Amino acid sequence: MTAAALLTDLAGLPFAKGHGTGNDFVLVADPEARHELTAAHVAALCDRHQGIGGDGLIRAVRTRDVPEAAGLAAAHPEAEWFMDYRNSDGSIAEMCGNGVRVFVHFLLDQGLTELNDGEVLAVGTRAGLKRVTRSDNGYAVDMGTWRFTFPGKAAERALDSLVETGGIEAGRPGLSVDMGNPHTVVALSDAEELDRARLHDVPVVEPLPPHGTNVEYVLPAEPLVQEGVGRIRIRIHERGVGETQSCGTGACAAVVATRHWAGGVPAERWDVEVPGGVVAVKFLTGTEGEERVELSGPAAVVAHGVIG
Ligand SMILES: N[C@@H](CCC[C@H](N)C(=O)O)C(=O)O
Repeated sequence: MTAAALLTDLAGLPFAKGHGTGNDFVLVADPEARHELTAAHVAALCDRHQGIGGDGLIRAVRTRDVPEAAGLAAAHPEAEWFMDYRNSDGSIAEMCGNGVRVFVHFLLDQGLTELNDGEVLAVGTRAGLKRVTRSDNGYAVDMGTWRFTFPGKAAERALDSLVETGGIEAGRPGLSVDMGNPHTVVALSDAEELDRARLHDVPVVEPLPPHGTNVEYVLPAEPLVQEGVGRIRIRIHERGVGETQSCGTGACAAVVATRHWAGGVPAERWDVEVPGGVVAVKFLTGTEGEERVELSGPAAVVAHGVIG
């Protein structure tokens, strides 16, 4: 089926377009769970030349209507809405950090929920429950805990994979971090080298995490921490997408890896510069004493339309 035929199939479907620091999404409200979109439909909608264009598609559906989220719906009845996130190639990803903020902003835009200052909105995702609040820079999301993908190797050597990307001479060592979705982080020390990376090409990562990976190249600031704020700049290749202007889970993974390489860093907050803006990352302590990651940043809805 051609992109045109796929879009004709969806004629009459209302959508919005939004982004978080340039990570852009087609947004579809589906309160009655009537629009189960195929991978081909998602790819056609996200096509930047023949569709609406986006790094991914987010469908807002009630958690109780998502069969794979039955456990979450039972355990957390407060999570009325579920973020059904797909990459631009139609593949399903477990989690999208920028997407959660844009999702909440879209729910508010559509009048599907309310979120006053100081209140918490529970959102269902394939990586479990996420709690969202308003913050000075937009919205803050409790992203939960992180883990090393290859724990033994990471603890031993602080590096576990070899990553090859066009524009960067020779393979570079990387560290794989799971934020609910998979990431492999590579440190660079030269801004020109970071600018040269051809991140539309799929990087070759060996060993590859079991479900593929997103790759972040990180340039730490010098000094790394200034007045209690850690600073890094990153560029990203997203699994199922290509190079993006921002990646929220990628920003969290990049901070986790940078802090690990630096041997622990006393920063109250990390500012992560991405091509499309700045997001902030903090480490919090949960009720069981576990370390949790908070991601915050802006979210925008820029247009509304109807397919066809
Ligand atoms: N842009 C997102 C991540 C989206 C999913 C990713 N492409 C994957 O396949 O894991 C973010 O802001 O976290």
